[in-house]
Amino acid sequence: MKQMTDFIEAKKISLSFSNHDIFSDLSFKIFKGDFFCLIGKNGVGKTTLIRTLLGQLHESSGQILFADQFKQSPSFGYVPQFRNIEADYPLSIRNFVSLRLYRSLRPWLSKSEHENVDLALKRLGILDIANRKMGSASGGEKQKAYLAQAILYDPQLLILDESTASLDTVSKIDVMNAVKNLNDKYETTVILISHDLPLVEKYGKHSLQLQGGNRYSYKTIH
Ligand SMILES: Nc1ncnc2c1ncn2[C@@H]1O[C@H](COP(=O)(O)OP(=O)(O)OP(=O)(O)O)[C@@H](O)[C@H]1O
Repeated sequence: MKQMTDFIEAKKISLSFSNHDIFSDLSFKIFKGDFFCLIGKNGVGKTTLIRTLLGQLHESSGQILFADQFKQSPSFGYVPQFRNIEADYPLSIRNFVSLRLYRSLRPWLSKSEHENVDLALKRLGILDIANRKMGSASGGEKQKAYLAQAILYDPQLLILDESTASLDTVSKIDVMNAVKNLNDKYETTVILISHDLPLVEKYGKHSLQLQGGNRYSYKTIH
């Protein structure tokens, strides 16, 4: 019989590369609406663990259970470290966010695509500055535009991979408050990969610290 879980559950999962155990016997849950923080030193296996959860690495053993609503693995939006955009970049914030939708030869967006863009801008709190040039926006506003792109298709998971690491303190708080709003108001399930422990303590609901091999600690924060 197929085993069920509420959202994502890892049961005794292990993975090694060339006989080196990256993680072993790791068990934890990610809940719907969770703010799940993944922490640990450089090279300990954070990205590898996320790729395993998303079904991108098939070398792992153990079980990963998903809620019934997922087809094979959860859909996700991914936001990496902040990539700056030159001051003379010509597109508005709205057009920059829309870029993600131009996948076909059709050079315009449908009404519902326009609505989706506006909804994503609204959810990130940048609808009122959507006509401003992306190049002249602050670091925090630009990163929120990247976040809006990541949530356009309403993913089941939003993965932030050191997304605030290179932002100044004001922009970092600005972006994290926008993410908290997505999590609080729209039940967006967030995975935050971070080295910033104060940030994890402030915003996280659960944390998983990888320490190598079978050593890890799982904690409820709030
Ligand atoms: N496809 C692969 N083949 C062999 N080794 C790999 C592969 N992918 C990752 N590794 C190794 O696995 C270990 C964990 O890498 P990973 O990128 O998951 O760490 P991380 O915790 O995300 O690091 P960082 O904080 O620097 O991003 C590293 O030693 C890395 O070199």
